[in-house]
Amino acid sequence: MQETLIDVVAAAIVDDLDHPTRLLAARRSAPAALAGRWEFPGGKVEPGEGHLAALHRELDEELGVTVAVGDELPGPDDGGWAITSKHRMRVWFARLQDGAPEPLEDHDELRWLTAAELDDVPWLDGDIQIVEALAEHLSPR
Ligand SMILES: Nc1nc2c([nH]c(=O)n2[C@H]2C[C@H](O)[C@@H](COP(=O)(O)OP(=O)(O)OP(=O)(O)O)O2)c(=O)[nH]1
Repeated sequence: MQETLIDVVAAAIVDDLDHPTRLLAARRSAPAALAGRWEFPGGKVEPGEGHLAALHRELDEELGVTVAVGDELPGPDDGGWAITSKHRMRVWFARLQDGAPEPLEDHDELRWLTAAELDDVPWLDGDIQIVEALAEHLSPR
């Protein structure tokens, strides 16, 4: 029997929505099994919550920022990305609107990566396919 997948939302925060050249990656600090791996800031959608409302809430909690949300980066799994056997993640481009991002919760380091630097960090396994798709959207500087 197929169990329902848990909905996760995340942001590909870029320096510019029209001409992105850098992506903000976040290093997880917890849980232990995921600590040290890099990901897109975001998290689980709460019951009754809209996807974009969840995205704004997670970015406020995790990074202390508000963002302007751009296009979605559609994936092959019902429009999202099967990041684990239990989670499906939807990803939107976003740019910072208010606040300077800090690793307030769940992360211990943030890094802006150019297209050439995307492979410099150990992404979570499920994110590798997303990073590959994203690389095509980042322009060389
Ligand atoms: N946020 C996020 N989670 C990801 C990514 N890639 C990936 O495999 N995951 C996994 C890790 C977790 O198993 C799950 C999302 O959980 P989370 O821990 O970020 O969600 P949350 O902030 O709502 O966490 P919690 O307080 O409910 O534990 O998806 C990613 O790029 N961003």
